[in-house]
Amino acid sequence: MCSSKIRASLKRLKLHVLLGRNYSSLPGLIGNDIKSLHSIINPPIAKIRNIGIMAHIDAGKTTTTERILYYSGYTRSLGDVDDGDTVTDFMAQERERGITIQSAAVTFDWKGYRINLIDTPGHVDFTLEVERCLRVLDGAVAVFDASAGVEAQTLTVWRQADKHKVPRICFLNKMDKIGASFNYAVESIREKLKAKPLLLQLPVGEGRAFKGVVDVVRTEKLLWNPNSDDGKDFERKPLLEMSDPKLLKEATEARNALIEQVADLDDEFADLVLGEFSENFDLLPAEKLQTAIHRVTLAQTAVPVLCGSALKNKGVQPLLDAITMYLPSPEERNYEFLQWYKGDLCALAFKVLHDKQRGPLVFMRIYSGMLKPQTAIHNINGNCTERVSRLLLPFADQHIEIPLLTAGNIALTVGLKHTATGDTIVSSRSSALAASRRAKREGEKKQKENSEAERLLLAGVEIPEPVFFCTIEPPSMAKQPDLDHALKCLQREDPSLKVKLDPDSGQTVLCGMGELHIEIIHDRIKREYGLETYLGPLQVAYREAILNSIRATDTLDRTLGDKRHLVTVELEAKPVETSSLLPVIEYAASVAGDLSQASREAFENGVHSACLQGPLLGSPVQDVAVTLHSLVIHPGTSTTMISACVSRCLQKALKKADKQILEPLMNLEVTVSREYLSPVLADLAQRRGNIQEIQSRQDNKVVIGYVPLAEIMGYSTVLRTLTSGSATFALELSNYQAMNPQDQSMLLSQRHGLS
Ligand SMILES: Nc1nc2c(ncn2[C@@H]2O[C@H](COP(=O)(O)OP(=O)(O)OP(=O)(O)O)[C@@H](O)[C@H]2O)c(=O)[nH]1
Repeated sequence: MCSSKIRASLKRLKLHVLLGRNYSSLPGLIGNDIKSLHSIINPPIAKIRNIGIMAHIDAGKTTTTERILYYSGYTRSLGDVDDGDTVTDFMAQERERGITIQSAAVTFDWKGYRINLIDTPGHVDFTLEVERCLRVLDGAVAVFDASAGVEAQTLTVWRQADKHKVPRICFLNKMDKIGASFNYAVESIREKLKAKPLLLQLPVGEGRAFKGVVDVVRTEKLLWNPNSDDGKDFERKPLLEMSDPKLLKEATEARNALIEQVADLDDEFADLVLGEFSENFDLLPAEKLQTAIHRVTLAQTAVPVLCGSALKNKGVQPLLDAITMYLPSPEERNYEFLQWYKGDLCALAFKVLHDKQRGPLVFMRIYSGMLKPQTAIHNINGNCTERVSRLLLPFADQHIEIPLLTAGNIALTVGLKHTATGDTIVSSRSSALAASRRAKREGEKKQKENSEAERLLLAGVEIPEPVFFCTIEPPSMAKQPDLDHALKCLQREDPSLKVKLDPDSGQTVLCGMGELHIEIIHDRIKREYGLETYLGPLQVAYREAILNSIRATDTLDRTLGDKRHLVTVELEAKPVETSSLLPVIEYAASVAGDLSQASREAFENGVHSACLQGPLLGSPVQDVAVTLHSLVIHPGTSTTMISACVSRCLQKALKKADKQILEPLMNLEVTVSREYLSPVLADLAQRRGNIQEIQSRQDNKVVIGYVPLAEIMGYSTVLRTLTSGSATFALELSNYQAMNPQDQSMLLSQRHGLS
């Protein structure tokens, strides 16, 4: 591109401050050293890294991200989560609570690489956010608290990353903390995550004595200047026999072990090592080892491990180097569906944010083709065509307007009114059809029966069923439409939030993933939509199940206007083990052949609506199969009447059956110092807790077990009181389990106002 064109295009680059945080400029983007506009906006794909940071709550993801942004030159001062002024935690609640709720995408450069980094939340209430982001990443950094090793939430996100086959590197953070142990943390990665750690670094000192790291690959030491207050000043020196005999010995042993480990996992490297360097590993060039580590990381047969202290500004620059060196570029990931698009646009909308001025902002990962502003795109899920009005590069709460973006990048679009989280975006309907034809030709055998659109959808994120609910009321009836609007916007952003109407009271009901989730939604409605709402008491989402088979018959005979609707249905409900809220629907041989498609659909709708409200508590019914034995329809009867009759008949059957209530059972992990173990265990016993194991973790005890969700509401306050604030806990839904008869009758009496 000629320089005048570059200048002209640069003028078009505008800086937009969308949510009120100010930065004077973006060094590297509008600086003097710009070589080519194209490489700034659309760097070569081999130089792009789409990376997530994931971990247990409080492991230091946000602090690490802040350091990364600072060292890469995009912020001028170091943010601090404890002071509430970090870039990625830009929502007001995050600043106040010091936790990350919404993932923010941040784009920056490091040594010629473009890094798109997504900061993901650590709290279990927001695991959907993590999963949604993992879906669009090519690699991830798992951050650990080096004094705690693998914690409960790390396991969850690690499993999620396994599911999406995301290559990872591990960063053992908090090496400065008293109790930090490199060996302990590495062991826990090996044992709990069943991963093979590749030790690319060793710490120089631990706890208060932590000074820097040894680069095992290059046998060099990196020491941070203790007088530097931002950690920019550090020196890298080769380890020498004269000055560092002990460290050199340790590093050499670690390097030899690393070489053997990598050779075991990578044949190409094994050939090289055995051929040229079998006599002396010291002669093996670092670059050859790094290339092999990159391959092994990509193959996910092992994980590189680095260490440092984000808070004390040590070890973050080598982490950035490792991200560019070992994690894959978009083209190294093998996305099967790309072949169908042949270079046409294919993107995934992975997050929607609502901006008051600009409306919905949609984050997209572009897999193939390019995205331009002022163009139409086709949404396969919504089967609609929409217009992208503007295209932005996301920089935390700032966004830079750009003229186009190519494959491998993460973009932020303005103007899409219907696109929701998880939608697949292509350039046009005809492009979707062409891709569908190719997919069909290339033998997508198992999906042959699916519709055209389904074949092309990028695998979405499974949305877990909410476990908590409560009513929400606007300050006055006149404000109900405003509340409905706010909830609609929030749902598009956050598919794990469900909103429904209570059919009896007519109240709006919020269903969420946890106490914090609902609290945050309540807060956001107030702050972002200016509505003071009232929440009813938080309730557990129970389910119901039947214990025996029951047959029922029902007839509906109604005349509406001059039309008679008459239908008689006979069906059977029986228990099955699916652990699912979706009823299994079957047709007896006697009716299967005679039913029209419309009657089948009407029957299924009736079954689904009856299963939404069980007879005991009005909770959804799980594990049920429904068989249609007979359906007699008078000519002219509407499908709505058929559904109504089926629903009434099934409810009759459910009422007659023996029934039980199922309650959500949570996996619980409490980390507590020894002195407080007894009161914690005694308290859990009173909460119907079932303790499976008590492990030792450094000076702490880790209590692992199950506890019913109903018993653990408000547990953070109780635990704080019991342990003087020294314990932490993590909760995760395990499954729904049958309540014992005593607990069930107590719950029923409470609900029906008998006690
Ligand atoms: N000692 C020590 N403390 C750290 C380090 N990194 C972070 N912290 C502290 O740990 C706490 C949590 O840090 P965050 O960066 O908010 O952790 P996070 O993982 O982003 O937390 P969530 O967003 O809530 O999941 C804060 O009090 C930090 O100051 C570190 O390297 N050493």
